[in-house]
Amino acid sequence: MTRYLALVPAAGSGSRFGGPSPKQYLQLNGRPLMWHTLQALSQVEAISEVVLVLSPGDEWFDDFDWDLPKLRVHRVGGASRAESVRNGLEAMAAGEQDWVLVHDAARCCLSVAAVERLIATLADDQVGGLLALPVPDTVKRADAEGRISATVPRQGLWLAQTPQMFRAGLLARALAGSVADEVTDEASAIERHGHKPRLVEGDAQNFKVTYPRDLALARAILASRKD
Ligand SMILES: Nc1ccn([C@@H]2O[C@H](COP(=O)(O)OP(=O)(O)OP(=O)(O)O)[C@@H](O)[C@H]2O)c(=O)n1
Ligand SMILES: C[C@](O)(CO)[C@H](O)COP(=O)(O)O
Repeated sequence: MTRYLALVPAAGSGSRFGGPSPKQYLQLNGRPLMWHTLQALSQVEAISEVVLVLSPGDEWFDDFDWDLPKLRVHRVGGASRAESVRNGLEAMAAGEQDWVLVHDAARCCLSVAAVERLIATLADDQVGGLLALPVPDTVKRADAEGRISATVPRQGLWLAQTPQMFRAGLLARALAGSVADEVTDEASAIERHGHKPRLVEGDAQNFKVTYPRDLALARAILASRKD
């Protein structure tokens, strides 16, 4: 039977966020930030395992109570996100046809409904795809002096989110040939492998906590979802 497995790369250092510990361990509404991420994925009925990829030198994970029965932990993170995902895929020993949903630990406001929409839309897809948002604003290209060199037509432009959902076999082959710096998400590795991933409408609340200014919004969104 085809399985749905979540793979969460969490081996980043959060250099843009800064601070003494990586952003995924910041306290957010009483839990570490990435607990909310892992909890949302765990609540998706179709997902049988939530595989977390930590850095081999992670000093923080064991300080918290995670209490998530679907969680499996591998300390095999690499120097880039692509490497962490590649190592995680190897460690989780998924079957060729299993669906793998790769999701950033730092996207902690993921909703169960968005993941279910992704799974339902891609159920019969040959390639797989990702959550993404059509660009809502006017888009400018800047020159080296910070002046506008062009207004870029926004038609057809989307912002990539996660989860990004692909068959384990195809994803492993695509990542094996990828150059870490040029592959910032799984979809770009699949594109380089000659396929066209499907874009599935995501959710503005599913943003990536990248800078300290993002924290207040994440806090408010999570608080609004409490019973
Ligand atoms: N070597 C890396 C780099 C990133 N990630 C993970 O990939 C996700 C998306 O990356 P990003 O938000 O950019 O996180 P960081 O790399 O930690 O942040 P920064 O780029 O600011 O250093 C995060 O959950 C991060 O932990 C990872 O597993 N391994
Ligand atoms: C995968 C991703 O979240 C898609 O938007 C993103 O590319 C990863 O983070 P980074 O900021 O590009 O490192």
